[in-house]
Amino acid sequence: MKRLNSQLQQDGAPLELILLIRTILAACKEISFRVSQGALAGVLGSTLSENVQGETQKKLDVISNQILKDTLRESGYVKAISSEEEDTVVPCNPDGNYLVSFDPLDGSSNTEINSLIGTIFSITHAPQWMKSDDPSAFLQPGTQIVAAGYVLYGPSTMLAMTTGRGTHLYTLDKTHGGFLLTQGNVQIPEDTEEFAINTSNQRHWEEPIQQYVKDLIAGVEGPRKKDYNMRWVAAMVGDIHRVLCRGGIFAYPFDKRNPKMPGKLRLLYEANPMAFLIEQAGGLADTGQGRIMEVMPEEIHQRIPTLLGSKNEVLACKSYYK
Ligand SMILES: O=P(O)(O)OC[C@H]1O[C@](O)(COP(=O)(O)O)[C@@H](O)[C@@H]1O
Ligand SMILES: [Mg+2]
Ligand SMILES: [Mg+2]
Repeated sequence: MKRLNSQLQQDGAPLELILLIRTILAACKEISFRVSQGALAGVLGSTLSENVQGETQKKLDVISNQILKDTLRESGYVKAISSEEEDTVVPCNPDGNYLVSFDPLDGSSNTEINSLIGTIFSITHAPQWMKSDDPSAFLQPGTQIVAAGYVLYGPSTMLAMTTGRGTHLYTLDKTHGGFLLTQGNVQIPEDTEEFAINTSNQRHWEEPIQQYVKDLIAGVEGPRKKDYNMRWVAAMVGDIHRVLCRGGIFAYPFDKRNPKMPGKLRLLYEANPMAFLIEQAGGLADTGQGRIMEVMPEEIHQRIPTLLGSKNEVLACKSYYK
């Protein structure tokens, strides 16, 4: 089986980028080990603190963030990082050539139930003019991302990665510690009968998504003329992994409750890296109003509505917004 390095070289990734990706994955292997120890290591449950977004931090959120932060700061490749668990950007090496944004532990409410969780990351070039503590350099649209991926801590630890030459899936071989290519050039089926959305928020949605979901649930008797099934992992990494493996649509739409929070997911370290992976696998990633990867971020923790997945299903959903 092909090793990660060979695939990255074949995809034309420059050496320094390969070394940075390997650095991130070294941290993820450590997180994978910590996560797998669970209750044995006393790492489950919440801390007494909240992150800048007002969410209670789980112990594993803090541990995973610290592992990634320390590893990236020591690497020398990175000028600064932005993380879900950091209030603002964290300066690293002033001469580093890259910026990394990450969600150190996605779906962390799943930690206590031993269910799917993961790490999401994206990498862009660091502009020469940038001071290493300057958040404005992170405000680049997703089209500027040079590499993105997630590591899923499930029954197997898996990596989904793209450097813009297709999306590839790797599995961590724990017998020797390397990520091996287990599915190259993933292609998401264009059509699907599966959707993922948190319907408990339905009364807060806007009219177009209300109508779209109503029509899905109407099944063969409704305007879509087929029966749909529903899945919800409550961890974006789990839901997107399923979409990459067998198609589907994953939506976290605009929510009328709080106009300052247009959707739950964060653009820089959740929506954009997943959008890149989905597009590189032949799917679509949209807000309902346009392509996610073309949105110009206004702040590092910005939230955004998301519709991701099988091409024809995302187009069908989008048509309700017209
Ligand atoms: O089930 P809910 O509460 O609607 O939210 C689920 C969503 O929230 C998230 O867990 C947010 O991620 P974090 O755990 O990193 O905060 C997504 O992964 C997931 O899609
Ligand atoms: Mg998350
Ligand atoms: Mg998180």
